[in-house]
Amino acid sequence: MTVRFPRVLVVDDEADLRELLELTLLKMGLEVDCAATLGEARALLAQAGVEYQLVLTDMRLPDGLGLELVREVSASHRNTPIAVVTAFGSAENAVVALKAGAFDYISKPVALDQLRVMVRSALRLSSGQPEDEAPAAKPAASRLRGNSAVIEALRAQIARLARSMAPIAINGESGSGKELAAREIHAQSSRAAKPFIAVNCGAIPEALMEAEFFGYRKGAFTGAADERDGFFQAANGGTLMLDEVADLPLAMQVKLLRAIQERRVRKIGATAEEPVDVRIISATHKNLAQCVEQGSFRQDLYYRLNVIELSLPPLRERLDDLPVLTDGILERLGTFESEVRLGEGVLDALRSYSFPGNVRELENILERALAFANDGVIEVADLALKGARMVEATVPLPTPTTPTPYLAATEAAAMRLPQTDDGAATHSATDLHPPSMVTGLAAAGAGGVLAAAAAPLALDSAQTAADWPPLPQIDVLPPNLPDFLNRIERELILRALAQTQFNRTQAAQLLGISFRQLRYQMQKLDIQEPDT
Ligand SMILES: Nc1ncnc2c1ncn2[C@@H]1O[C@H](COP(=O)(O)OP(=O)(O)OP(=O)(O)O)[C@@H](O)[C@H]1O
Repeated sequence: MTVRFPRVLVVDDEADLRELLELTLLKMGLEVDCAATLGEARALLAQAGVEYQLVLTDMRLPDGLGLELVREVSASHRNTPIAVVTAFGSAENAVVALKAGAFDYISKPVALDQLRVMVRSALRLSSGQPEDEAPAAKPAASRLRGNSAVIEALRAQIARLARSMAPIAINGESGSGKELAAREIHAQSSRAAKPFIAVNCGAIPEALMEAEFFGYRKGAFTGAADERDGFFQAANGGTLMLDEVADLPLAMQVKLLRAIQERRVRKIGATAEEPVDVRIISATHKNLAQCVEQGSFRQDLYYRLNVIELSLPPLRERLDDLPVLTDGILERLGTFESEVRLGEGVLDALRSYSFPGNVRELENILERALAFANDGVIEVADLALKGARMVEATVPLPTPTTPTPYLAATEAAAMRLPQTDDGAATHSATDLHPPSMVTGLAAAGAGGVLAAAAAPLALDSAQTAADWPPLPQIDVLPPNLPDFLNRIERELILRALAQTQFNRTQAAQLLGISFRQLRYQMQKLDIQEPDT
């Protein structure tokens, strides 16, 4: 029996580079064919009985553009990943090639370590099996539930996108499933056996960002007692999701762009860079193009991240999915002995609701409703939909030194820790840093809280600070400002939670912050949901 090694086609008119690529691939144990022109490449691709596991092409060839080959191979050799070699600094070419269907790119001068990483990843793709892994089990059913046409189309798009390295920008309202979609892309990709790391860019204090993303060496700054990896190293070989990417400060955007372009990062305090192989997926509920226009987001980073766009529709535009979504949630809420059901008219009542917090809000509503339900049957009244839509804030702000009875009760109650969605890792500053450092800096970043403290909870976000009521009278200066501010912040968050019966989606809306920011602050301030 003849053993067949994976076969690669190298297309380049520069003899030196072609030879370097060929030698490197041969050393990896691959069979290699070479072509110097588009015509030669086409002839080799057309050979009967020959299938390439990877095509690697230069962009400029004597008889045309490598881009043509990208289009042809993507259209007629669907199982053959094609990657392009781009000129140094030509970010534009790379983006164009990825949009045209290339699975990845590598820039000149070709770094051999990066080339090997890319080739291995391509081979995993064409064999349909993660490297170093036992044959993958049959892919699990999609986590994205729904039968509407728009969700079916989304699932098909995800299946296609999972086969490439192209950066994806996911947009959609809060709670519409952006992170779930990102996880799905990762799970269906050749990177599935490697980590998926979701980072909430809006929740990391600016002073910690570089350390969080790139890591640091021991002694790099006060408090750096040990060497730590950053998010990039943690996601190596896998996928890094930049959630709420619009919230990245401009200075960090520059560093991130560099890391994405170079595929290398440098830990704080290190002299050398290290290569990282990470697929980037970004998400935001903001209009990123508008952020670019307004100058709060760099155009070059936008261009880099936004190679392929994926849009998550709001739940109110796909209400046909309600039955299957509620079934899934009820299944999760029920136990072996006691199943949870919907009473008569409940689906209709849900259908008439607008779900500003989308699927997450649906989950919250059903979870809360179950607490009021008899024998596991949720009735229309249990949904409290009317209350959920009304946002009122008439309770006066207590003085910061006297906790409200609710606060005391909450503190005393047996608590349940806030969960990450899906039970999976959503990393925050506290994962990688000594708590003291995180707390101190995070508290220092809470400067806006005092001003917010004076505002009614349901303040129209369009109002400016000048329209807000005056700050509360504080006669004695607090001996520890960060602790004092934390206390006020905690009080306000608890108040918003109390008003919304602990519906975190609505509480976040009341406070004008994202769900994830609220969840982060709740963890930081140790606010836990009372047992129901
Ligand atoms: N199509 C879906 N099928 C099943 N569950 C879903 C679906 N869409 C969203 N969810 C669930 O809704 C919740 C919110 O989803 P997710 O965290 O992915 O939203 P998001 O858009 O990333 O939110 P945010 O904007 O706050 O970051 C999760 O528990 C997720 O599992």
